Amino acid sequence: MSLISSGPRVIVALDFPDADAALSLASRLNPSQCRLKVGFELFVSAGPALIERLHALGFQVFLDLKFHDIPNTVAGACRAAARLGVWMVNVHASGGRPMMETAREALESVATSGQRPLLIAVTVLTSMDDGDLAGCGVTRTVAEQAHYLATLTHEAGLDGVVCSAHEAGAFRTAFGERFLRVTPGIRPADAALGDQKRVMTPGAAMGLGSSHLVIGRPVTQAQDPGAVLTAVNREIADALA
Ligand SMILES: O=c1ccn([C@@H]2O[C@H](COP(=O)(O)O)[C@@H](O)[C@H]2O)c(=O)[nH]1
Repeated sequence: MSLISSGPRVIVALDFPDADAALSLASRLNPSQCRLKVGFELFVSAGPALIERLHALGFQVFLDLKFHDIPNTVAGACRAAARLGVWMVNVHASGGRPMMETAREALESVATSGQRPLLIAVTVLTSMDDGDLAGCGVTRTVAEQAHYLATLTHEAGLDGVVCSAHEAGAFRTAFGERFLRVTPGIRPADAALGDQKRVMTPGAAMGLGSSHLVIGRPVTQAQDPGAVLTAVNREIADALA
């Protein structure tokens, strides 16, 4: 199965309250520019029907529901996601290696013609720094904890991780190019950080080792989302040249 190399590197986070708002933004974008990410707020509000409508517009969809539960429950959720035909789905690596292995096996069991959603795992949220981790009782630094969880993810046979761009280069070196580094916390130079703490510009992130960039508010709240995406894609092309 072809895992990564083709298709846009940018994944736009559709963090909207309902289907109408999400479809309005999607209609202003082009599937050649980006993939789309559907998270908790939108999926709880709009459900599987929205995924079908985004597919009908030609977009590949990352279903970002960050499953974190016992292995049997997560495996069932992954099978349900596969039935929606999404491009990518994710779990929390802190759910443990047995849970991640069970999730991977569940997806492999429903693969048709070798096709299944990519399965990646969240390491340390990009909204967290060392102090936030300590507040959760984790005594490792963000870099150490993210590396520990990425190692578990790799051992479990998943396709990659969600991490910040700050860790992406180390993970590419440790686990190889085919192990995806999907990085939120991406901010064009003049953009507001909001609640993100481990941030990087699109060009710097691709230069340092991200495989895909997740960008939400800098695109979705822009006057001209298409123009922002065009600029981001140009920055990515320059970084990869
Ligand atoms: O560590 C993580 C994991 C997921 N996210 C998600 O990415 C987008 C980022 O949106 P912005 O508006 O660009 O901040 C959002 O949907 C998060 O749920 C993350 O930010 N960090």
